[in-house]
Amino acid sequence: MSIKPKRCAGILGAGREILTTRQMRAVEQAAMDSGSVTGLQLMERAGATAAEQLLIRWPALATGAGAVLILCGPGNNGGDGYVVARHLARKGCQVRVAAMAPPATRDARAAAAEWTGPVSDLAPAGPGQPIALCVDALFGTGLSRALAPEIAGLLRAIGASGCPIAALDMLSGLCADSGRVLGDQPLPEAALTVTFHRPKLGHVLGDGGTLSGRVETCDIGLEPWQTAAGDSALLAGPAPALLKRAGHKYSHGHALILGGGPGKGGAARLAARAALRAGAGLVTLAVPAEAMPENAARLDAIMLSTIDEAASLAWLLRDSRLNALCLGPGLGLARARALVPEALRAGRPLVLDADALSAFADGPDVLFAQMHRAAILTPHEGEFARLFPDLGRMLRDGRDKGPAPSRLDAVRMAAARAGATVLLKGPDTVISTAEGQARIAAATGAQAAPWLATAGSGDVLSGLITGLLARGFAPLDAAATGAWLHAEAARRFGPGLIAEDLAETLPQVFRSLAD
Ligand SMILES: NC(=O)C1=CN([C@@H]2O[C@H](COP(=O)(O)OP(=O)(O)OC[C@H]3O[C@@H](n4cnc5c(N)ncnc54)[C@H](O)[C@@H]3O)[C@@H](O)[C@H]2O)[C@@H](O)CC1
Ligand SMILES: Nc1ncnc2c1ncn2[C@@H]1O[C@H](COP(=O)(O)OP(=O)(O)O)[C@@H](O)[C@H]1O
Ligand SMILES: [K+]
Repeated sequence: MSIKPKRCAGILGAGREILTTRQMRAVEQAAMDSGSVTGLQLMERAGATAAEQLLIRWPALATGAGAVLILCGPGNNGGDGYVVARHLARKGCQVRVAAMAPPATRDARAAAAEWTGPVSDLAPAGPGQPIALCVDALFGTGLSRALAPEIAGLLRAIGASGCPIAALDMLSGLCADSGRVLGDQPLPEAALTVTFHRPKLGHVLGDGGTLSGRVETCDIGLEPWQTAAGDSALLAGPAPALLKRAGHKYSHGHALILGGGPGKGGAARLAARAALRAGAGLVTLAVPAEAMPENAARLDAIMLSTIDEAASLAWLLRDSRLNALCLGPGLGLARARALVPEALRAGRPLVLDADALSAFADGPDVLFAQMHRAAILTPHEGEFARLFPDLGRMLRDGRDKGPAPSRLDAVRMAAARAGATVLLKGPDTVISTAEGQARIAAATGAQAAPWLATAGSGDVLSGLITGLLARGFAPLDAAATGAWLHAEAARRFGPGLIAEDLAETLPQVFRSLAD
């Protein structure tokens, strides 16, 4: 079968699906079972496209200026390494191959047999043998336990020498399903990870988000068999519905943000402004009477209303045009305990964040018993561990063997328990409905947005999601699109970002979507 030119496209590759190792194996197996392609042909495509990517990123290698050291493991990841070695050598690169063990699979043996150059034992490069690039082909999706200390030590020494590391499929030592480093040996950061067909969860979750470096997802001809993966988590991204179509302000919804007492209003104002910038037709901030003067002095387009107690919220909610609520930012714990049950009783789409979650940390089941499917909980890691202590522990412990439990596993279990959509914040924001439909908003690798780690940015996220709920987005779409918008605004604004800048950067993001 002829090998067609490969397409590689950043982390997104051909689609937004992000796969588990089991799904990836199912796709490969379906392809091989069809008789259209063999495992060895897939390995050839993977190695050839990876070699192309390496030369795109490090073109000087082809002049033979510096050596490429390829570390090969015993499995098919090592097999890919031998294919890369052959292709790079053919392009004029100085290639050295070091194997940690002989190839142990049929395909890896066949690929190794095609490499006619020498193969040395695994050992750090000695003095006088400068290495321009290290290709890590030790382990990929088959990693099942922690790296031996000497292997992790070798990778660290290579990283510390300043030599870039390019990982084939996964940086060795990372669990491809959770992105967690198995065991307790630190790993160096890869400059580039070349993966095949679709990104894996381990490229964006946990440590993998940082350690994978830039992720290039390359086509190896498996598209016809993608359906064998079944339902997948999707990477969050821009949604066509973000752009406003014709209509009056009420056709874009009316968001109600519940705020707290005097001197504590900043968080709710940030959320309210974000809801308005996200495109809600109207936004009302409802605060206790004593907080009215402070808020009136600081708001223009956002309307103000007084809500002192649950009864006044019930009264306000007689207006059915108030179609999305946000409770939590700056709300205060006592006010949250009083207002959250009333808000949930209304059955309308709503976001519960910050104080609305902490207020129920002692008895989360009481909260879950009142939940409905249009509710979204947006905890950060601390709030998550208070609401779901066992899942918090699961994420802290249990990374000795693969697949290690992931943030996605945890958020799926949390959403099922809560009976609502749950969004767990972080550079790798993970979102699941109660039924397990999942999205990941990755602000990692080439999509990193580290300036989001700033006070109040979580309040802005709550507001964005509420604004999208008001516009009629379904809870999962509102949460995923809101998280993407949040990170995209941060990426556009860049260094120096503070929470106030996020909503003000949204017009730029929307304009770029319209272009
Ligand atoms: N299956 C296929 O058709 C394709 C697979 N490809 C490559 O194959 C890789 C998966 O190959 P494999 O399933 O063979 O798995 P790996 O090559 O990732 O490694 C599996 C081997 O390593 C051993 N092992 C696991 N953890 C270890 C540890 N900590 N220390 C020592 N040994 C350990 C396992 O017992 C097994 O022998 C992918 O990541 C990808 O690079 C690509 O060639 C594309 C096609
Ligand atoms: N390093 C990071 N990279 C990307 N996003 C981040 C990072 N750190 C925090 N965030 C995002 O910033 C927001 C912080 O929210 P939160 O912890 O609730 O803060 P606050 O309570 O101060 O608003 C979340 O949306 C989180 O996903
Ligand atoms: K690897």
